[in-house]
Amino acid sequence: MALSSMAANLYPLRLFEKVFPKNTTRRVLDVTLLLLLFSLVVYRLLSLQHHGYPWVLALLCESWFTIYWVIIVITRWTPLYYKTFPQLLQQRVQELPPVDMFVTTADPVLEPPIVTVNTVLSLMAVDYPANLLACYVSDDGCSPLTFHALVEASKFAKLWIPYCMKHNVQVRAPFKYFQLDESMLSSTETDDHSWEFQQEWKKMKEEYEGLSRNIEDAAKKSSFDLSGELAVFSNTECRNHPAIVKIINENKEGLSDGIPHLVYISREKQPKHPHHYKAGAMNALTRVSGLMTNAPFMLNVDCDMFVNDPQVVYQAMCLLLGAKEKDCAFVQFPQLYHDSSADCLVLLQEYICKGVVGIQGPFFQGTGCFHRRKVIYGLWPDDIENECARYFNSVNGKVDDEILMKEFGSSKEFIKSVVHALKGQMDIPMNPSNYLDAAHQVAGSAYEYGSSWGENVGCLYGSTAEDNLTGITIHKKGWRSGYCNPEPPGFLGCAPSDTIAAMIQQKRWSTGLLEILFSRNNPIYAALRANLQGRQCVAYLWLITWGLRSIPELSYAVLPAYCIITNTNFLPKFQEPGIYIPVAVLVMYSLYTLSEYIQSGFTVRSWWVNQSMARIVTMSAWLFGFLNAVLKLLGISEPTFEITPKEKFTSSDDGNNIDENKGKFTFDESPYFVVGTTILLVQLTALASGLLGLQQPPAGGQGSGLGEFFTSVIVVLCFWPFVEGLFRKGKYGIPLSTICKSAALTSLFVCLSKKSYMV
Ligand SMILES: O=c1ccn([C@@H]2O[C@H](COP(=O)(O)OP(=O)(O)O[C@H]3O[C@H](CO)[C@@H](O)[C@H](O)[C@H]3O)[C@@H](O)[C@H]2O)c(=O)[nH]1
Ligand SMILES: [Mn+2]
Repeated sequence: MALSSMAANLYPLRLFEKVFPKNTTRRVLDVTLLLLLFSLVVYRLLSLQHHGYPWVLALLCESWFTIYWVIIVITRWTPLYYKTFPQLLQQRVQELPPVDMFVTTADPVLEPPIVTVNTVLSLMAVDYPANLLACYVSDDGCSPLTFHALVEASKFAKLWIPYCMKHNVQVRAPFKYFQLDESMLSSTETDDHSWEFQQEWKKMKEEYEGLSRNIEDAAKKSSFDLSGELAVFSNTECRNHPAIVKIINENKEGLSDGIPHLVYISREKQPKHPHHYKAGAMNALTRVSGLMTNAPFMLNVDCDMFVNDPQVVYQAMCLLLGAKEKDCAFVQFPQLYHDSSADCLVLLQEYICKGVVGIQGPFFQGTGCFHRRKVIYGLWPDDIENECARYFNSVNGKVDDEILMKEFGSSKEFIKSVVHALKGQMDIPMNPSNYLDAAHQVAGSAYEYGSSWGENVGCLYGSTAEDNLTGITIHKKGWRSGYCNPEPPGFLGCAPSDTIAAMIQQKRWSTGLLEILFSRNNPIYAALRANLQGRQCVAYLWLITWGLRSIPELSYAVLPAYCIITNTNFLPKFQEPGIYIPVAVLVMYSLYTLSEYIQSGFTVRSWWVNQSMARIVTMSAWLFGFLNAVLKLLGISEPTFEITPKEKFTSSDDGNNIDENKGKFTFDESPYFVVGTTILLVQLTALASGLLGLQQPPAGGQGSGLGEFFTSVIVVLCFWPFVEGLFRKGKYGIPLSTICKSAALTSLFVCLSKKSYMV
């Protein structure tokens, strides 16, 4: 049956419900804060002639903050979430569609194979007919270790999946499941307290420990015996090797209670061909899966993001099948973390995401997302209505091979699968092994030349935030997207293991986002020339200008220090009524954000930690993201995708045993920490000179006062982890070289400030 007609039949059923939460208080608060910000700007403008440069700089920064707040208010004006009814789906849909599941991994050291293995196992064990599932793993590291780990995992899966089904296990990533202790398990996971269950549980646990040990031992070996199955890995380098496609498990009989297909892919790489990082890997996965199973829906997750709710596929299907195709190009699940040290991201999801969901739909976040294959193949909503006419010969209605090859590359078999996908025909998943030759061809490093891959088809190239770039081009065509945030969360990932990793990630994001701003896919252009909605454009602007925010925040943070050093002021005096405006903004903003944290069940401490972390990240990591994007713009250097290191977990990891160093700031010699340390030293120097009375008498107007002191102290408090870093040792301390560089920069700043003041 054609999928589109199936969806049409389903449409009247209530597989989901839209809920618009009541929002009046928030709107009132949002607007009040906005009015305060406006009055601050107006006050500055009116009193401009009585003040010096600091006043002008403050005006510029505050204007930026005001514009930014306007963007936030517009973005979250009409929040929305979806309620899904997966139980209905199971009852009412006779013919469920197949789903291809993708996992990307790229480096067996930064991304330990046991992490990938857990993700793969949790995917293969979801509650969904196994004959409709296929799991494809892309390994950009071309690592025999990863392959070996997957082969072992697939053996384990033959025990694990039946066990999960039998006992209705809730979390099917074994490492997480075995973190719960046995006594808790028998009461929470199943009502079955029986001796038999406990025996099975013990046996499973031993099996899993065996698997982890096996993988760990293999990782320790200095060289692999590259014979037999592993022979294809001999003479390969991770940047230079032919395509490797191996079918690790094949559900040949098509059993619905069997073990899903598991396919390993390491696409060809050659130094002379750009490989486009994750986007390139996703496109290779899309093509290979198109040949082998050609499911109309594709789920993709990062290697560290496991399935936390076995019902995820049903959850997503409620939106994918229950909504009109046009209204649901993809379904995004929130990106949440199981070791939730990254609270701020949760809130970000909460307030900005819900807002965007109510406009044109959530951003594509790169992981935890179900895509419609057709949409990834570059279709417009109109194409659905006119049955993809542009791909077919207008005279005889036959497939126009030439057009298709120009778009999708030259593999005949692949083109055949594309035609099926475009027509919405559901192929019954076949035997992947029949397509091995063609799969090697489409996983070749030169396959995409002369086609539209990366430009109009697949994940788009040209940004290290390929997910958002791809998402924009989908929304730009007029598609909407759906958001699914059930309880318990569908997926959980791991947050960057320490602040060094977090900085790398934040830098990459801010670079990638600015790359979009500076490209022909920027949202303003998309709103003017195509079908991106106005408010969605505003929401995208909020996102992609992260890197730009570093400049005003940095300027604003050094203002108090500058004013103290030069004995000038950027804030009104305490006896002037004007002081009430900035004080009100500060108090209201703090209380407002604090209340959001408390309402979401977080502590005051986590509010403070995240406020401070947000300031640090904006002024350091995002600054370098901005510089990277500028270097690209000037054609000096091309940004690269630096992989976030993932923490290795073992089954003995105990959820309750929190490492006392966890959450402590870590430092290394990277330049981000020079910026942070310099900001701190500048404030400390200013405060000291003020307290010791080393300031010059004010020239003419007013000198610095309580306002400047107070704000300088706030900056110090925000950079408190750096204060601690000055006194700590090892990776928790700021390296001496960093301190020296910062001290030099601080002296420079002080000299320049004094000089500028003399002029
Ligand atoms: O050349 C590469 C580089 C990365 N990856 C994979 O990409 C994923 C994401 O990489 P990671 O280092 O974990 O980046 P994160 O910052 O955690 O990822 C977020 O941000 C990325 C964009 O910057 C998105 O692609 C991700 O989906 C999103 O989770 C991982 O599975 C990697 O294995 C590749 O397959 N090939
Ligand atoms: Mn990640």
